[in-house]
Amino acid sequence: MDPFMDDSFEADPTPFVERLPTQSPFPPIADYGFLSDCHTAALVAPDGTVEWLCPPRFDAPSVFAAILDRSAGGFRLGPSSMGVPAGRRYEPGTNILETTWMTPTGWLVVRDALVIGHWRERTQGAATAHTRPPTDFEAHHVLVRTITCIHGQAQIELLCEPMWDYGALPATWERAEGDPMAVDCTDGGERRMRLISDLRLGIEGGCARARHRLETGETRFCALSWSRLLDGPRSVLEAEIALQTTSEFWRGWLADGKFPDHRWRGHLQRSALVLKGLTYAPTGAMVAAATTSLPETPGGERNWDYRYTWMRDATFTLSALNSLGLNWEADDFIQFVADAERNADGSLQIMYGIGGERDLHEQTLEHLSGYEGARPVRIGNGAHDQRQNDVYGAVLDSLYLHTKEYGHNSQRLWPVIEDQVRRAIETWRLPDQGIWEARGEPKHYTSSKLMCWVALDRGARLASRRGKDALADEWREIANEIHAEICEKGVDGRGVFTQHYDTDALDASNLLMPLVRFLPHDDPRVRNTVLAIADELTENGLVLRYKVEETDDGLSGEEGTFLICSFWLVSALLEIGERTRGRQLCERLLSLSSPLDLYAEELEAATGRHLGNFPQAFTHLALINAVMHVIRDEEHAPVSETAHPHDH
Ligand SMILES: OC[C@H]1O[C@H](O[C@H]2O[C@H](CO)[C@@H](O)[C@H](O)[C@H]2O)[C@H](O)[C@@H](O)[C@@H]1O
Repeated sequence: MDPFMDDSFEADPTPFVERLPTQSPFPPIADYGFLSDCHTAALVAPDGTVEWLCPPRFDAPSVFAAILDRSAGGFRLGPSSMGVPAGRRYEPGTNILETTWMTPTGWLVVRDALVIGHWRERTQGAATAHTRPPTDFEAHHVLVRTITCIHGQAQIELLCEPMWDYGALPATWERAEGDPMAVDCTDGGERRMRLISDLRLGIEGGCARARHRLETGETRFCALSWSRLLDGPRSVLEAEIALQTTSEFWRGWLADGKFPDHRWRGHLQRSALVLKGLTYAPTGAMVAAATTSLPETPGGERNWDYRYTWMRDATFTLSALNSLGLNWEADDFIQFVADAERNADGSLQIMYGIGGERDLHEQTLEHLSGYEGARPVRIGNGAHDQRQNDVYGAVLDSLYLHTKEYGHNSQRLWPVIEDQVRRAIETWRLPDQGIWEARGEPKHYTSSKLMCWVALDRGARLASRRGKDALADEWREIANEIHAEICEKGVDGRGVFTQHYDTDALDASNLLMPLVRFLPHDDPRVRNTVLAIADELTENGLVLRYKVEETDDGLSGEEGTFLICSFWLVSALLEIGERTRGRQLCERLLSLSSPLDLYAEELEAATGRHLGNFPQAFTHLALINAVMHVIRDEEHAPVSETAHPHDH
């Protein structure tokens, strides 16, 4: 029987709207909306359920994790007995989500945000201690939701069912003392959140619940607070002011950027808002994605925790934001790098916790089913103590870019620079796990050597800027040596750069060759490599990192096409003069975005289905670079002048 035609259905409260038996109970990854307060993030399913939230910071244990297991907690606000909204969008220029509902009796609009308000000294607890100077705005550690009936009338429901510690521990609710508008949720110990609402809240076991018939023009609100004072708005007016201030924060931030007047500006702005939303304001760190263990293969084992700061991901992010004129994040992250505790040999770890933590040991959460059964669900990340020699180049490139653009030549950073260059010198000849963090035997990955060349090249430029000419010459000489070895050992018989020195297999990380200016864009080896990847390392025109059957990555199963690689291909095609092909690929990739213009890490090439953690910084930063490549190319020679498919 169709549950929506069944009169008895309304009387049977369920925490989440049921889907038909043939459908997955999980929404498609691409259907989630992303909220952020630059401390933590939330994912909201189309039916209005918050299915992912880790307060107070990105890497904390979740209280809502229905995205990883249908019984691991969620928080729904929406019409009763209806699961599919009429439309969803972000309020332009913000990370505030607006969902519109057309029920049989009336129209509703729900607004959701993690509130960013004016700085308030009294609510900042130790858990959010700032090492970066606070700005005028700060997370208020509260999720605010409003619901308005704009036409007719409709029955609405609120169902808040947290589960502490990634779904392991049911919540206990109790009335907040002396406060008829609030109920408190505890873990039976110290942890506590408060739900405040002008709806009449009832407690049903682990679930706080409310129902109400909303009339035309009427708005109600609810707020879930985990701030130190457990405070939040107390009225619709206060809730709307909180949303207004949040909107001012996002719009003010975006207004500092320089966005071309172009039909793809919306994609650039959404990507910038995602990247900003993945930054952790107190320290300047950035997470690679908001989630853990959304699968890279349906039902597979390639499930990782991305709620940490990879040097590589973060430094690539900075250059993407920089190309849009957004620079504060680079300043903050560079100070995070300077603060980061280095290994005994002076090297930076390849990744850190967002508070600078070094030990990110990996565990599996056996009690969770995983998204559509994809197990294990992991927290922590075993790659944290791997040797990945590209990291020196990634860091040096972004320090060089920052110094070049802003003339900063910070005394504080010079020891970091020297140490990273020295480590690149000491390790560039050694095999490593590579940019893709392969879990097989270490190899002489070509792209790792390439990034060591970047470390020495940028190091030499930085030394020169400091007047250290002898050191610059010494580093330049080693850069030349690395360059020569790559050109000798990293190229196959047909003049294509290979994955590592002992194979002819292709690897998409070699698309970085033209992007980091290793060789001129018209060098035949660069051209051959870009075209070989475009023709041979693609599925339906979208790029794989590598072929799993040719690569010892220590894992089983397939993986989808990697979106960062597909966007890199756009940039690389434009670099080698394949203008039409690059532009068409970019257009196609943009058409594959989620309904809210977000991207996961991978796409299943046959279906366009998004896979992997979500939203993913790698994809959004590469989108910015690719789109900017296309726009600059169009400015340089208008599209109408491009007569042939291959314009080189
Ligand atoms: O392929 C196996 C590895 O997959 C993850 O790494 C990927 O994500 C990182 C964060 O975005 C990125 O820096 C890296 O280049 C990607 O390959 C996972 O984090 C690893 O633990 C895993 O070995």
